[in-house]
Amino acid sequence: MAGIRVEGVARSFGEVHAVRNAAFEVEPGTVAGLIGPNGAGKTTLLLMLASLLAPDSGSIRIAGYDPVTEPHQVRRRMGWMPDTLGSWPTLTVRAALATSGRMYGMSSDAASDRAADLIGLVSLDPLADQPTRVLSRGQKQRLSLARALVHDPEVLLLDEPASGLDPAARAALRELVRKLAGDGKTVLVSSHVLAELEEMADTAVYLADGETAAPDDVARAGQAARGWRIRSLDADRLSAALEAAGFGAVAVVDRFGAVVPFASEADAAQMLAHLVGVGVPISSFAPAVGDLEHVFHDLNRQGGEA
Ligand SMILES: Nc1ncnc2c1ncn2[C@@H]1O[C@H](COP(=O)(O)OP(=O)(O)OP(=O)(O)O)[C@@H](O)[C@H]1O
Repeated sequence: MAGIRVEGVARSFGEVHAVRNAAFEVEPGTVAGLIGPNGAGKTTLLLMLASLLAPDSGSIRIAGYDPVTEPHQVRRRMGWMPDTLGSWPTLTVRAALATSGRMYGMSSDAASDRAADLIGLVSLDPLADQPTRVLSRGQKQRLSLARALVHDPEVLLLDEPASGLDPAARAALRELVRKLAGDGKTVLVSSHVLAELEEMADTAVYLADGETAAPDDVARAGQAARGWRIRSLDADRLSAALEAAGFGAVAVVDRFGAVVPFASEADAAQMLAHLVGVGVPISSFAPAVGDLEHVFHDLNRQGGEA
């Protein structure tokens, strides 16, 4: 299969079980978020997928190839954006990208053309002929992404790509990642900033304590009760209406409105209709956190209870 396939993968460093049991698939044309708290094993897992670290056990396929036994095939088809850019500080942005292209076997002309295209793609035009050491952290992130794309890979592995980016650059990154998936590429993006992944990812791989969550647990967590944030132009009327509807004890009211738990979207919709019906001027009614964050917190709760 093209895309990414991971089965029963584990990797320890001495006594530390960084990844205990990772299993998931990402189909071509899909952006998957790799989500987990600090120390969950995200970078260790990505390094194994990128053929830079051998697993102790389990099986990995990147675009159909095994990073352990076929690292060259994998590297030809996979782009890797590490969370810190180790680059050649004295080379210009253009030269760094052209050099990367040459390392993938491109002719000098093809590598220069590719460098020029990528500089435009990640909006580094004004800095193209500056040495990479003068770049800010966010600009280095963009160069790192461009480098990962040099050989037009089928599979992209991005480790915290948005860290250090300002809001405009984050939006541009999101758009670029969506476009790459639209072109049929498989993208795995790690982050612990869930809001950032929320708008970018089609699907998610949840990693906690070195283990990926089972699909059934993810589905169950997605259906669990969640908080909805309700805002009104008249906060007192909203509080009174929630109280009268029997939600006085569970609603959390603050200066941003009220957060009320509903077991399902249908229950939330019913309450919205009720509030509007009794004349509360509602200005906003939406889940208090995004889908990924909701599942993430619920999975962590299930883990804690186990
Ligand atoms: N080379 C190493 N030697 C020893 N322990 C390591 C090594 N690399 C990672 N670890 C440990 O493995 C665990 C997982 O680390 P990893 O960097 O994969 O987590 P992460 O999910 O990427 O974390 P973060 O979100 O903080 O970047 C941590 O406990 C870490 O200390």
